[in-house]
Amino acid sequence: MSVLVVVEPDESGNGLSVVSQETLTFARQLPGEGVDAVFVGSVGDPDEAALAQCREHGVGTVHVTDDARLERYAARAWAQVVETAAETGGAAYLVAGGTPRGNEVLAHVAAARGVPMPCNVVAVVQDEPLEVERQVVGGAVLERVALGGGGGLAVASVAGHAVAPEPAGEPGEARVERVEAQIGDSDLAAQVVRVEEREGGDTSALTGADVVVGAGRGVGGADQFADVEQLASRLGGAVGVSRVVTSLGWRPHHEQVGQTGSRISPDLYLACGISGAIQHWAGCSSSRTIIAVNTDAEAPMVTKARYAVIGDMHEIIPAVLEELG
Ligand SMILES: Cc1cc2nc3c(=O)[nH]c(=O)nc-3n(C[C@H](O)[C@H](O)[C@H](O)COP(=O)(O)OP(=O)(O)OC[C@H]3O[C@@H](n4cnc5c(N)ncnc54)[C@H](O)[C@@H]3O)c2cc1C
Repeated sequence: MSVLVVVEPDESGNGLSVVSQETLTFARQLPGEGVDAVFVGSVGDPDEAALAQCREHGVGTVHVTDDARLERYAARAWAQVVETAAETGGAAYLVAGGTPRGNEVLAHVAAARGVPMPCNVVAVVQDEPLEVERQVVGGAVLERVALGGGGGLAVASVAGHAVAPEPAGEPGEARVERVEAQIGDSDLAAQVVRVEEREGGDTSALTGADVVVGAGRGVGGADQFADVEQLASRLGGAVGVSRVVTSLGWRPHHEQVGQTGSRISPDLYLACGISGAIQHWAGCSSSRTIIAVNTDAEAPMVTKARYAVIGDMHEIIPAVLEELG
């Protein structure tokens, strides 16, 4: 019995998405005789970069579809492909990245099989019986749940940035196998019909940054970001902001961190003048180290951060810049 992972191509069209690589890394912690993948979001053979990544991640079989109708997103039809791959490959576990699409496709499979589906899993905490930890309440609470054990297929999605992608100790063969799924018209009733370019900026600089300098209402105004930008640039990082800052029109939405913004997981998050509301925390809690800069020693961001500096950010940031030279 294997672990089947739903993988998607990267937006660039080359290789697997980062979330897919994270999910493959997570999947290797689950019990089973190896990891297989089912490739959705692309029709026909995966590109060479994607296959190389599958091999690196120890994937035995890569299930693909040749059905051209599945090029565009259709949750139920994609779920049919995933379910058929799970059946033919004899999967005991089925996991996907906890993206909107990953969760929707898995929910269709779980509903069809009549099994529960924990979302946003972050870690395996116990092997026998298998228990996993998952994020709830926007990441503010961790909940421990049993996974599998009922004899059927166990289904779960993995929270983004919960696991850093790492190659397997032993590479896999990544043999390509065709999935013959029965797709009816009703499976294609809800399908993406048109894709438009995003307006108003790119979030990749923020989500991929190793260092993020965050700024909240405490920055004081739209014209007060010079020191924040200077520090971000000096540290080779990006600027991230709270929702108050975007709502006030001080900065564009693509810089927002949080539940309704981007999720970040940099090595360092320097959160300046940000109170650390639960919705903001949902987007930054997986940062490796958080340093809060705040005038209020009781602010949630200060009490949750690994380190905190209590004071005016417009005095502290220039002092840090001076120290860095
Ligand atoms: C459905 C929903 C979704 C949401 N999604 C998001 C989201 O995605 N992201 C998000 O950020 N928020 C989100 N929010 C809003 C969230 O609840 C908070 O209102 C918001 O995060 C607060 O922003 P802030 O920390 O910048 O402002 P405030 O809460 O006003 O905090 C400002 C902080 O700056 C400090 N400060 C003031 N002056 C200085 C100074 N000179 N130097 C240093 N510190 C100073 C203060 O002590 C305070 O801690 C959401 C809310 C809802 C209801």
